[in-house]
Amino acid sequence: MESAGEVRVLEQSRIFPTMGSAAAPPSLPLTFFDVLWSTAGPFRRLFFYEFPHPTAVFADSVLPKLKSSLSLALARFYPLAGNLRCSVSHDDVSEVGWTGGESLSFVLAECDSGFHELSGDYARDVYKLQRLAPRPIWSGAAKPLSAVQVTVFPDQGFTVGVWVHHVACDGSSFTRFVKSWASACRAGEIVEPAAPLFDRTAIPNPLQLRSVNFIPGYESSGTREASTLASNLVTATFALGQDHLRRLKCWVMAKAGERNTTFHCSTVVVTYAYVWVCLMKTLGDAGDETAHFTFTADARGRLPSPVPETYFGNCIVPCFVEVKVSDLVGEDGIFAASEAIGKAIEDLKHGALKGVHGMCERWHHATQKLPMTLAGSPKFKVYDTDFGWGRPVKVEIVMHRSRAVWLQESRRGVGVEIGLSFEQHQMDVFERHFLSGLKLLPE
Ligand SMILES: CC(C)(COP(=O)(O)OP(=O)(O)OC[C@H]1O[C@@H](n2cnc3c(N)ncnc32)[C@H](O)[C@@H]1OP(=O)(O)O)[C@@H](O)C(=O)NCCC(=O)NCCSC(=O)CC(=O)O
Repeated sequence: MESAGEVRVLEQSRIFPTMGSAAAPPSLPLTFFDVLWSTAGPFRRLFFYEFPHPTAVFADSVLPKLKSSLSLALARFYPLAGNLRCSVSHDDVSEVGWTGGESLSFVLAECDSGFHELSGDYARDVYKLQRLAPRPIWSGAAKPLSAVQVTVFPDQGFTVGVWVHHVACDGSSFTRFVKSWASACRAGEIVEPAAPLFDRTAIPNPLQLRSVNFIPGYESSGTREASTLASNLVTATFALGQDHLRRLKCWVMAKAGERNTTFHCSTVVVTYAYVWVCLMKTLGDAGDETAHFTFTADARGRLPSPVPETYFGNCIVPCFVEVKVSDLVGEDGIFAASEAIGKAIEDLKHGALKGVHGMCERWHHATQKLPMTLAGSPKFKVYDTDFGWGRPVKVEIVMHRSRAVWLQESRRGVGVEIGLSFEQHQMDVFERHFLSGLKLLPE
């Protein structure tokens, strides 16, 4: 297979929201959740589409539609065309918004070879994927909230790379934005999903967080990735199919029965558990240590006054799981991990803000312990993102750190896809554990 070539920038432009003569909508003050997630930095997804035509055909037939539909989508998701700033009247309040003159950076690039290599599942250099995503830099007052890079692979395909800073929104809002853009490109107008809701009145602020100015690390979060183009990591995608998931769930539920314990054993629970066990076996940490895992839960339906799925912004909470390494790597490790994760999810029944007062400290503590972290969700249905040239052949979250795992639905039917990054020699070990563990699952 041809290896990936150089990426050349062909054009840099700015996309303005299609607002007509309407006045700029008001800026949005940051909520408790936005401030909380501001240090998480940007996240970037790459959507790969097959398109077996030359760049000139792409530039004539695809590019104008991609740009005009992005402009329509930005009119709906207007904060993403703007910047993060401190309020002029209250310097203890940060806002995201669009002032009327701001626009989104849109880069068109070209890469002669490597579409099939880069959209594969096996280990690929992280830096080769990073070159397909934009890398805007926060500097002074300019703190853009999103950016787009489209890269054409002549006669092979193209990628749509979207960068969004976490201070603006979470993965659920992000995927709704990209799907609105895709539907406008496909149909000429936004046909799905429903319009975003910006009303922040139902979002509580239990810790009275209003400004990023008090959050250590937020300023560097906008530039962190630009300066860390990973050089030695590879990223690979693994799949759990319907039958693997069924066998995992049966095995875990049988163990739960033996031990007289109950928890909901969902696809997510067994997937997180299985990957965590393989990751811990790969790292080979000491058995008497505690392993940490942090995942996120959507808080929209779990607040005292639930907010609709269409709410735009951050509305997610971190959930913390701890299990002894010796239990994870032991014979019943998948059960031990599933039980701890399942119980953490059950705890959410008491509301997403239970334990909120210790949340920041706990998060800080877990971060020091190098937890496995989890991004994405099978619920986002990223493979339904069709700009008019078919479903993506691959969707990827670009991760530049090991122990950072992403999860999404399978593009091949029922099941899930998992992505993670490691140095090549560790990836080989992880792959061995992942594949051999599946063979050992009882029928
Ligand atoms: C806390 C959870 C992870 C727990 O997930 P679970 O699947 O165990 O539990 P659940 O109650 O949500 O679902 C229980 C069962 O119902 C099914 N189910 C529930 N809602 C569904 C829906 N809308 N569509 C299809 N299936 C659904 C689940 O698949 C599962 O069945 P089955 O057993 O068949 O599976 C989840 O509820 C959640 O909040 N997910 C969203 C996390 C999130 O937003 N992550 C992104 C963070 S931002 C980020 O990371 C950046 C980025 O993404 O780019």
